[in-house]
Amino acid sequence: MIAGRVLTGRDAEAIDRQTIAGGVPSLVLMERAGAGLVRVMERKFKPLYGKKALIICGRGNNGGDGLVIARHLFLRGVQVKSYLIGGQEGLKADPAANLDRVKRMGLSPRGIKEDHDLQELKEEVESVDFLIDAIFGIGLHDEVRGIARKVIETINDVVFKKRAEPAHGGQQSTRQRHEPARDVAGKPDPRGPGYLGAGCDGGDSPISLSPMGGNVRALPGRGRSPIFPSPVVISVDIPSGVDSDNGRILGVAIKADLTVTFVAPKFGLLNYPGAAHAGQIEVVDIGVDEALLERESRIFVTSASRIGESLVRRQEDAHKGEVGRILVVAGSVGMSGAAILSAKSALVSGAGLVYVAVPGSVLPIVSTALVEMVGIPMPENPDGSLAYEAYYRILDLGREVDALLVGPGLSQNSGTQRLVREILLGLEKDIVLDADGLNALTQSTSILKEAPGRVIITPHPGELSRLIGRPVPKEKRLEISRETSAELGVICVLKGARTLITEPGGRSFVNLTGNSGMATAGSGDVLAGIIVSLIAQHNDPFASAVSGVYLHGLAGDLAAEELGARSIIASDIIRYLPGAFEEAESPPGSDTRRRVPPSILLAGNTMWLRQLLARNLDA
Ligand SMILES: NC(=O)C1=CN([C@@H]2O[C@H](COP(=O)(O)OP(=O)(O)OC[C@H]3O[C@@H](n4cnc5c(N)ncnc54)[C@H](O)[C@@H]3O)[C@@H](O)[C@H]2O)[C@@H](O)CC1
Ligand SMILES: [K+]
Repeated sequence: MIAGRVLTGRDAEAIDRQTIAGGVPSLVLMERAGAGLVRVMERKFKPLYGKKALIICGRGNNGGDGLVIARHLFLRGVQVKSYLIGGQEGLKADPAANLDRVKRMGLSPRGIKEDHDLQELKEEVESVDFLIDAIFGIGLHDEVRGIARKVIETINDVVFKKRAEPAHGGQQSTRQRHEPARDVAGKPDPRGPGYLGAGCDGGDSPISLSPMGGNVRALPGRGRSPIFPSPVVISVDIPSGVDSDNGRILGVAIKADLTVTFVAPKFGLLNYPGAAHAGQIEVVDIGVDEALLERESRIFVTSASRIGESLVRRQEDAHKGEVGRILVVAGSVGMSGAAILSAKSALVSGAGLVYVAVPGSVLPIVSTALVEMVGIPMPENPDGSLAYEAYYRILDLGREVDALLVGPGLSQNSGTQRLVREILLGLEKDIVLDADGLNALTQSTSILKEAPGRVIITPHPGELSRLIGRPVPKEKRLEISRETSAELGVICVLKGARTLITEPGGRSFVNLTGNSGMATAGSGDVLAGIIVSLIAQHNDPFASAVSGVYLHGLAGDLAAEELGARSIIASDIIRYLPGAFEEAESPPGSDTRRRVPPSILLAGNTMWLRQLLARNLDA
């Protein structure tokens, strides 16, 4: 399975270095980057002529990109002003070369060195249409220091206040006060003044806004172009202050409406909290070799078309025993719902037969709620949890099925935990281990290494932290998932906003579907049910985990569209699963595939990256 690639900042640096070593001058890459960003602006906000742009440049190559942008915008009739943090002296070679070129065009940037320079900046920010953030790119990994920090704070503050003013856009630029934004045909925008990009975005349509869409607003209805409030804050490569490796906020970071990133999206743009600063993301190809990208990157984004392709079609003459048999080991008194939700989502995801092994006293509840499953009553402990004595029954049943799900609602009874460990050691099967299944291993993760079958763990950060005995902060999720997966030899599905799916020693996928409404009780049980169901039908646990996470998020997105994110409950996710499958399985461009979850788009020519990502992101 290949799909759109994602880079850490360090991967991107390595690619830049090798591209330059391979004979492409760094100045050429800088030129392509800056020119590419302006092409994106032209497509989204045309006509650019007569608009006002303010470009804030840092002292590294990101600032050099900003100077290239100044030149290209000027040539398109934009009124350009630029600032250079720290002044014009002592720049590195490439930004210095571009400084010379803008100066020859009469566009010399002003220096920002002291606090008193900030007042002028403030006034400028208030009156422009575009604010281009070229302060820091992928070269920043430490807390932002000095005047740069104050510049970022000033920009965020002025933009925030301006937008908080009445009639959105509040105090508009002179042009806007007299002239409403116009669409591509030159017609006044029906949304009135104060918005940019409205209706200008035909090439990108349909776009849906991902939750990372910061300040960008969408019109009601699916597939409409987003509209951008004024000034549009556009970040070059990554919002300054976000660590491109991991999405950490380095003290302070620009809040962008649009990030135009080069080569491939940086992981820091997709991972929270950085993701909340990115706005809409566009990728510009600057002509690096595809082989290089393949060599340097092991991170991908989930995408509808790949998911659709990887789902097995059912044969016309399928028999229920042939389309996936599953054993769910779940539930305890008071937690029967976990067993019901996971078994139901496994059935709705296409498994032919679902056996549910639950403590005997729980069975009546489970079988009343879900008549389609085959309930198996098991011996139980006095507290109503599954007793160790269930071991041989479960082993016998386990040998008959294609895959198992062990964990939802099992409780933390020590006998049940022993049962879980013995199941893992006793069956050479694909086993999805969730919730209390994971809690059973906190003192004995080595069992995962010894287990003869393939194990897929689906922890949320708290469960993973308990399992491995150390905290899992957001900025370390990728690193820790990779380590856990490699050390324990398991597929790790680390849940949360932008769930990560990692295979031992190999690829990681970042999932872009889903919304905050899915942080609701039982949502994880539903996910575990989908994944085990796909595994039973597929025999490819990694592809199943990736697809399962995508479909779960998509079902949640479909539910949120109709119910609102706040009101989603776990059973709604199951109700919207058929729609998610339908959308993933329908060919790109067909009516059923109306929704494009990630707002990552591509600019540039018909290059490999456009094809690759556009295909995979269906954008
Ligand atoms: N290397 C290349 O070949 C290319 C680089 N490009 C651009 O260059 C960017 C990377 O450039 P650089 O590696 O020069 O790095 P950046 O421009 O991202 O930032 C480095 C600069 O920031 C300052 N700085 C670093 N840490 C700081 C801190 N904690 N507080 C305050 N100031 C700090 C330093 O002055 C340093 O020169 C990319 O994001 C991209 O925009 C593009 O032009 C495409 C080609
Ligand atoms: K930037």
